[in-house]
Amino acid sequence: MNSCTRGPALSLSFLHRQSTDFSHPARLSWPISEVARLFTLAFVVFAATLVILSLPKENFGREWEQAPQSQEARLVVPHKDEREQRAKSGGVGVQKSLPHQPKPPSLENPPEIDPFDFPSTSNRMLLAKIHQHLKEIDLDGLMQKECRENYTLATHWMRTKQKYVPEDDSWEKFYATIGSCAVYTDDQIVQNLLNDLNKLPIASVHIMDGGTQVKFVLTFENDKQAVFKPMRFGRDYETDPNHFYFSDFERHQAEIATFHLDRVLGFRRAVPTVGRVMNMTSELYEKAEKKLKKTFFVSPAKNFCFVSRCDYYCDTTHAICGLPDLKEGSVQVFLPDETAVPRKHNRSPYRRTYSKKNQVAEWQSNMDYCTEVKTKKPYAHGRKLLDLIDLHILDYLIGNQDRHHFESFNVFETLPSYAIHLDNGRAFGKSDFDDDDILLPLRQCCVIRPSTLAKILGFYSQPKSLSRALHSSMSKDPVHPILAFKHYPAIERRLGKLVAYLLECFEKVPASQIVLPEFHNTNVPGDGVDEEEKSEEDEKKDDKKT
Ligand SMILES: Nc1ncnc2c1ncn2[C@@H]1O[C@H](COP(=O)(O)OP(=O)(O)OP(=O)(O)O)[C@@H](O)[C@H]1O
Ligand SMILES: [Mn+2]
Repeated sequence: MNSCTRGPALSLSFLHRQSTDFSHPARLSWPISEVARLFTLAFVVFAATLVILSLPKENFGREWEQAPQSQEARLVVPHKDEREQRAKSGGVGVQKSLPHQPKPPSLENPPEIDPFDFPSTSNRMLLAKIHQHLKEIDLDGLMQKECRENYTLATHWMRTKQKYVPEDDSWEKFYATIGSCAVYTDDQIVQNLLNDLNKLPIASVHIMDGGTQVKFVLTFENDKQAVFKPMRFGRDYETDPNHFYFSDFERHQAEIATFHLDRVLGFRRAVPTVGRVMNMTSELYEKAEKKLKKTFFVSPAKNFCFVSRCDYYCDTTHAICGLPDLKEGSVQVFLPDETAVPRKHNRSPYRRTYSKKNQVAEWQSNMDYCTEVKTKKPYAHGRKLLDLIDLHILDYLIGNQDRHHFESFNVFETLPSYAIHLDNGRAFGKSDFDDDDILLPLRQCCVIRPSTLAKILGFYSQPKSLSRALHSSMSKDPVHPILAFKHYPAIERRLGKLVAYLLECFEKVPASQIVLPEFHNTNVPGDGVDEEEKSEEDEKKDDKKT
């Protein structure tokens, strides 16, 4: 009632004041009419700003529709049962919320189902055709030539610098045995390290700088460190189809599972990672640095939660909560300090656009793209092109679309450095989607390392399938089951497609030019082990996610 009467009264008095002002001499009335004009102008500017602000959204919609799209766009079409559900609810449909954060699955009773209850995808004909192409190829002989010089960091430093590397705990033993061709070779050393990462008391917890999503640096009582990525969702969680690969939530279980799959495939270039159930109070809150501690709170459901600080999803609506006081996560050993063991950060030539508006990078539309890559200095000679193919084979199997960079140790001077399979947190997000673009490096370059080919064909021909080998490796992790079982048929299905793509190469190119222990482009002089150097500025520009 009051507001109704006050509203018109105010506007009337405004008009009245204006008209009264006009009757005054110009000298007196001018400033007030100017105020009115300014007010009108401000109103027009404000209205225009509102209109302009609303424009980009519409443009974005239009651009998205008109822009060339990746095959993934098709994924957003709703499933049949979803369409039926929508029809039932008057066409509106259910707005799905983020799923609740579950208890650590390892604390529940294991499911009584057979994880391998799905049909085999192995195709004998396909396999026979590939073996036919490989008749003249001495796979074992070629494998011997893959790693020219194979030694550990400790041996290398002793030999070249008379420098002694301590081996007093499992971290130091792991660092000392970092190899010139693989991150690790000794399974016992890795197992001891994983046990320690899972059990050793934690001395302090810090927010980790770098990267986009929440992660902590754990410092143990022996002063050694690890990267902790907390669990957000249950094992079943599937990536929101409206999220881009660069805005997808990270999954701690993807880090653990990829470490195992990398090892099962014989790469041994992923960083040892284990699951651990942490006590929110005694292991995280009480050990947290001040700026992290400040972000802890008790939720209305009486669970202890934290927000932390990072670029993506570090806010109250995306808080990470215990149930009530336990939080599972992945614990990954910290690579040795870069001042002692420097690393190179290489930008991938097969990097996606990281743009909301353009989803198709050059390599996704130009099938001759690899011809260009093969002439680039770092890829023209040596192991780097084969490393890139290995990495994409791994990424295809795990469904990781987020491989923008790869790092390599820059410590074995004259020896070529290999790509470390680091940062796999966005894998295993879509169990019913195979992004065949991830395999474009293999399909375009048609080269593969003999040991990788042997592993792939071995698993494809069974008797022990890839998913069974992965399952038994992951069963040793304290927080197993690591993956929802729906990912097992997905891995087998992708393996089948991978073998089919390999056959396409064998039907185009002689096997002797495909299966290579090292790649050498005879049209490019030299066999330098130079790495692609990028200025800091280029890196920053490239990394900008729009
Ligand atoms: N185990 C580790 N040891 C040492 N450094 C690490 C380790 N894991 C990650 N880093 C460093 O931190 C950086 C960010 O980590 P990571 O890539 O996992 O985070 P992210 O949030 O996924 O980042 P982005 O969104 O940029 O991919 C890495 O590029 C790497 O340099
Ligand atoms: Mn990442």
